[in-house]
Amino acid sequence: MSPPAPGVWSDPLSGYGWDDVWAADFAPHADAGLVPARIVRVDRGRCDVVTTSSDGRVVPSHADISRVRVSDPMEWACTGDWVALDPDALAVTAVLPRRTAMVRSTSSKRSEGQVLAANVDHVVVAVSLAVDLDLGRLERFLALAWESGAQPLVVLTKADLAADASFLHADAAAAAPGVQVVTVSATTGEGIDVLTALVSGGTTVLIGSSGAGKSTLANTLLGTDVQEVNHTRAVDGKGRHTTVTRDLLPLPFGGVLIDTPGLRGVGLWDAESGLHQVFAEIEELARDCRFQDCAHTAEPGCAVLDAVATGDLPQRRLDSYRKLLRENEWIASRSDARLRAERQRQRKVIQKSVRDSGVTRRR
Ligand SMILES: Nc1nc2c(ncn2[C@@H]2O[C@H](COP(=O)(O)OP(=O)(O)OP(=O)(O)O)[C@@H](O)[C@H]2O)c(=O)[nH]1
Ligand SMILES: [Zn+2]
Repeated sequence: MSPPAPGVWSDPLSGYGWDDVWAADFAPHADAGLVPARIVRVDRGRCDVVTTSSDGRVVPSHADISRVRVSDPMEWACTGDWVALDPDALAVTAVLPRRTAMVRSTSSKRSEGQVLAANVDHVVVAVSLAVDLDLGRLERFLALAWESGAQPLVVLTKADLAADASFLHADAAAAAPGVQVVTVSATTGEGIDVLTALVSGGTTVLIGSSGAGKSTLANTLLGTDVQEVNHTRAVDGKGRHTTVTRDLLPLPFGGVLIDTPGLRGVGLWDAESGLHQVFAEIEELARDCRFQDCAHTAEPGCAVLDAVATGDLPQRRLDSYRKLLRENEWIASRSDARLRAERQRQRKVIQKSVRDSGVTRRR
């Protein structure tokens, strides 16, 4: 990172996304003698953070997060969170309210949400042009991206391997209303400048199918310099710190890239409002249906079916919309069922303890 121009005030953490709004949120913590830090990685009760040293440099640190441990996994501190750090105790004492959150369902027995990355501005959905375009899968990734609260961005990769990139671009754009679609090639450098400009300044995550070219994109965006910086940061004032993580790294042109394991191919998790955004044009059409609760299957006066009949709305879009809504409902009902089962289990425990105490009394 280049130093700020003389005379121009710049917070050292601005390269990590710190801004005046965060500073305002942080004010009470600053008054309490705490310093701001951003979580780079969480690992079993501790986290790697970036923070500022007393002489105003950005430094890595390792902090305890047990004080901010809560029962709801959605509230657990995660990569991308801005936190208040007690610099003497090296402990996180508060997590600033998140602007956005990428959530996935946990793979544990209990179906719950878990935040994988917080305070993300751009979600790049990487799609390879070297294989057949799977628009349904793109729509699923987009639902997840919208659901986070961040702005999705579709990046069509490996343009050098596609004969008809412009047709594919049009197909992808039709499946992504309100989303910019950029065609890139890491091999030829095509589109990289456009992508760089779009993600500069904010926090970006990359998602997409395996082999879509995410690692290659990450390397291209980060440049070798930054990765070397990351390797040399292995020593900090507190001793040798051997973990070299790529989880959250500053981009050379401003902004931050979060590349957390497990985040890249996340499944749908209760993304109903995200789905409404992915299929915004269908929602728009539905306002003109005669019946407010129109299911767009065979109802008279259905504006959605009319649009399919005239060719304005591809049948594939409607089918995909229905399929993803059904899938989402299933996930939602499954999580409710798990919650119900959990409550029932707790009730049984309570009933048993009541019974047991009753037995004790009768003795
Ligand atoms: N020709 C060409 N190949 C590319 C391009 N970008 C990536 N690749 C190749 O595509 C393959 C997959 O790329 P990765 O970057 O590993 O894909 P990924 O999305 O990170 O894959 P996962 O780690 O499995 O999630 C690699 O062999 C890359 O070299 C490109 O622009 N052009
Ligand atoms: Zn309808």
